[in-house]
Amino acid sequence: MTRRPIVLQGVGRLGSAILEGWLATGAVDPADLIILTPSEKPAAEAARARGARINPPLEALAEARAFVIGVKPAKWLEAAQAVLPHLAPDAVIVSVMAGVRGETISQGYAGRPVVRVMPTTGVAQARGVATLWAADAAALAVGQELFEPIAETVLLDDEALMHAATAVSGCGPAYYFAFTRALAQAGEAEGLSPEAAARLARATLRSAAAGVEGTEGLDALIDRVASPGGVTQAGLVALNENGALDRAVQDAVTAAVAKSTELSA
Ligand SMILES: NC(=O)C1=CN([C@@H]2O[C@H](COP(=O)(O)OP(=O)(O)OC[C@H]3O[C@@H](n4cnc5c(N)ncnc54)[C@H](OP(=O)(O)O)[C@@H]3O)[C@@H](O)[C@H]2O)C=CC1
Ligand SMILES: O=C(O)[C@@H]1CCC=N1
Repeated sequence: MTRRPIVLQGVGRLGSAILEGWLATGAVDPADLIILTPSEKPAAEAARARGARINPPLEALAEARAFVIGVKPAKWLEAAQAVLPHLAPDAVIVSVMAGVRGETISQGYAGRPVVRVMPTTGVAQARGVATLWAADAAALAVGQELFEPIAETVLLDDEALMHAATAVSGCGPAYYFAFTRALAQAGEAEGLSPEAAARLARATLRSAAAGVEGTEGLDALIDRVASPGGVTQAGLVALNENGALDRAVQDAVTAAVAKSTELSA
């Protein structure tokens, strides 16, 4: 018996990462994949080489059991118009879009069930985090099936919290990369070569990430590094002088929540 295909619409930054994660883990058999992309993408070509169909005649969507929207929030409705007449009536719509509400997406897809997923780009290495919300249990199960092999999953029962999950987690890798870049720049300012500073900052991010693999609390992890009266403590006091770090992070999350909320209007 042939399996019903999964459709991925959009192979940009996140779509590529999802595809890479599926190919690396075998979570989705490439032979079961239909990829819709206006332009040639390396990840799509890698999937094609393993049996995926790229931009087949749209009649092929009649068999799809899941349809993953990987386009930008400003593009999804226009992109929906083209596929809607061909899409299986019971296909589950899996949206990774920031902001856009499940009900709005369901309306755009003629009432099909929707699961919203907010992943990080770490899905490419099967080390992502994905927040999931769905009003429909069967749709949620499809989201879990597609993302659990490539991400740690967090389920929300209140869609409104997807804004916060997006601001903390979906955007979060960029915050850590920005901090790492600032750390490298500071190292350079203290005399390290650009190469040494970049290597130290990046490797330290990986090293710190290894520290959170376990269950030890964040305060305890900080204490492990910061000897009383020592060098780290001096750095930490400067870093969060008058709550500057806490405030900067709060401002970033608040601004991202506001932008996500704007997209849902
Ligand atoms: N980047 C991230 O870390 C995260 C992104 N998201 C969400 O993922 C979605 C995509 O974001 P991102 O990958 O960053 O954006 P990109 O712009 O990198 O990717 C969007 C892709 O959609 C493609 N596209 C546009 N129109 C169509 C269409 N009609 N059919 C098929 N494909 C189409 C574009 O193709 P082309 O390149 O040929 O123009 C482009 O590659 C957004 O909704 C975003 O909110 C969610 C979590 C994290
Ligand atoms: O920047 C964005 O809009 C998307 C959503 C979360 C991460 N990237």
